[in-house]
Amino acid sequence: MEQTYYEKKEAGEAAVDLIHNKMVIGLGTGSTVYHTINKLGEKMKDEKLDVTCVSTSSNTTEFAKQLGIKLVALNDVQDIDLTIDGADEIDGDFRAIKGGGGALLFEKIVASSSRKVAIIVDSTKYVDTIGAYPLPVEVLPFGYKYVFERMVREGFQPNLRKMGNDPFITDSGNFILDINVSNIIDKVDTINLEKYINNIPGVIENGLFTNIVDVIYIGKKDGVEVKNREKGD
Ligand SMILES: O=C(CO)[C@H](O)[C@H](O)COP(=O)(O)O
Repeated sequence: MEQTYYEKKEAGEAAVDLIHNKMVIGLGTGSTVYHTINKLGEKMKDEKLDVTCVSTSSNTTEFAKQLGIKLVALNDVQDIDLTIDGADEIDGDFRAIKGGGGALLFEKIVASSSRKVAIIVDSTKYVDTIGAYPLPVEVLPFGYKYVFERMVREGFQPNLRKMGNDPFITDSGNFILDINVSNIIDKVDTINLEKYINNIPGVIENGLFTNIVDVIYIGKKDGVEVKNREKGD
């Protein structure tokens, strides 16, 4: 089994231990959460576990439905007990870059609605400082060129994400600009950067998750390391 696959599987499955009967669970998106969803499906059958889930993407919805997992719309729950999701990068300050799979908008809304957020990653994604991975920014197709040009002027070196020859379209019908924040991430307050980008007219959301993550599960070759955020951080 390839090392990264193995680490994703270990981390994704380990986080299922956080799920208990009657909980409302936010299900993230991607190849790591795939293992969480799969394991949850098994646990629901084996332990007659009764949980309700909120999905963050059409892909997750499709997979969860195949396993018979009960899904409801976010608007139909009071709040979410726990969300489990992957990330493209995360660091020791519990700052993450998400959206490599294009689901960052729903992921951030669901994570923000959750009492607890667990991020599951393989060991390559746990880094000293986030920023090497391009930051996904979801933009409205209307006037996206304005945002693009502004990003160019401000040195963010944007790339319009493509699917073949066409722009990649998110589940909300928007485009994604992948921008470079590697030069500035150490020089700015990332909470302010997250807000600054979202304040540009036409930007819907960006993949910086600066103040949301509570616990990180890191899959490693010799097991899973769990890092809990200190209260008050
Ligand atoms: O943010 C995401 C999707 O929008 C994913 O969580 C992120 O891209 C990690 O994906 P994977 O688990 O497949 O490596």
